[in-house]
Amino acid sequence: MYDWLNALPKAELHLHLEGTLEPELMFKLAERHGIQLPFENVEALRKAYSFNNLQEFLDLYYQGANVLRTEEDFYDLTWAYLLKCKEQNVIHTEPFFDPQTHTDRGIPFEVVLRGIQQALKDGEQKLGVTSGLILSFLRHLSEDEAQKTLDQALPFRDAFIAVGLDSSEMGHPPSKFKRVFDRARSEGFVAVAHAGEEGPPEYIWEALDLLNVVRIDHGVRAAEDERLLHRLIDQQIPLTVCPLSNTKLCVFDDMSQHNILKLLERGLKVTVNSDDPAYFGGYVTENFMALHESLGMTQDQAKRLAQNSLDARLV
Ligand SMILES: Nc1ncnc2[nH]cnc12
Ligand SMILES: [Zn+2]
Repeated sequence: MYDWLNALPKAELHLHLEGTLEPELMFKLAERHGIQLPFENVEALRKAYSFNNLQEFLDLYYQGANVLRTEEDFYDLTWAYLLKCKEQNVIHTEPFFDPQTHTDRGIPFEVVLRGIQQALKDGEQKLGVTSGLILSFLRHLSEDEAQKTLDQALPFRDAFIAVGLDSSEMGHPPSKFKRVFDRARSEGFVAVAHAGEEGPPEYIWEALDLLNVVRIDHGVRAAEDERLLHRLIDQQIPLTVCPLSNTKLCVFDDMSQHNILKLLERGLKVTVNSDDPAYFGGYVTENFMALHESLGMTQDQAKRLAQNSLDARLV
């Protein structure tokens, strides 16, 4: 089944480039820049990847991103991910990056962007993997800081297909960013947002009604609100679901509890994605495989999930 799932043509629509930083590359970049990591070796770092919630993961993820300093680093990070896409027949990807994670450390916006953009361009030309980059705002920071990030992005408008919203969900509802999303949309950006990962269904309503998003990232807590489910089904709003992420961050206690196949069978446009594969134990094929092993996902269901990902592309 693994080889069959791996060969299935698919798109990845929920992937944080910073979350593809494998421990081996983290150590290599640390050495490149003379940075001392607070872990003895790759094994010790991997052992630390045990989380009780989203925030525990984010603390380690932001710490890890500290080794990303130069255009070459961002190129190497992105290229390694694109090689995985090629290996797993991900023919199209729409990755996020978090500019504020880097600009707040003094790394210029254009250094980050140039490295990523060059790798994405090479990915299309040399690997045949097409892509569209999504600029994501950090929701634990202020609206004002998101506005400044949008200002920095505008001179590079054509580099992006959309804006997104990620980081600590609880206490940072989509409504906090209504004005910056209004401005982004007036500049021609499409919008997506993380909602209903740890946060309540109300955050999904806000993402739809206040931010006017065209896709919901995660969205699994929509299952708690029947009226919301009808809305998502009627409008065929795609949900970019991340099964391994949801179990690693204890959104579900166990993969056998995951609701993705129930949502699929109810008619929601759900897709399978890896979120932060270096931290959660697998890329897209491993996510599909976990659904097969723990939920008995059939080949027919896998085909429909993969087709949903191709249909839900923004470009
Ligand atoms: N799963 C996730 N939820 C929110 N923000 C993130 N940033 C990286 N991964 C994330
Ligand atoms: Zn995410």
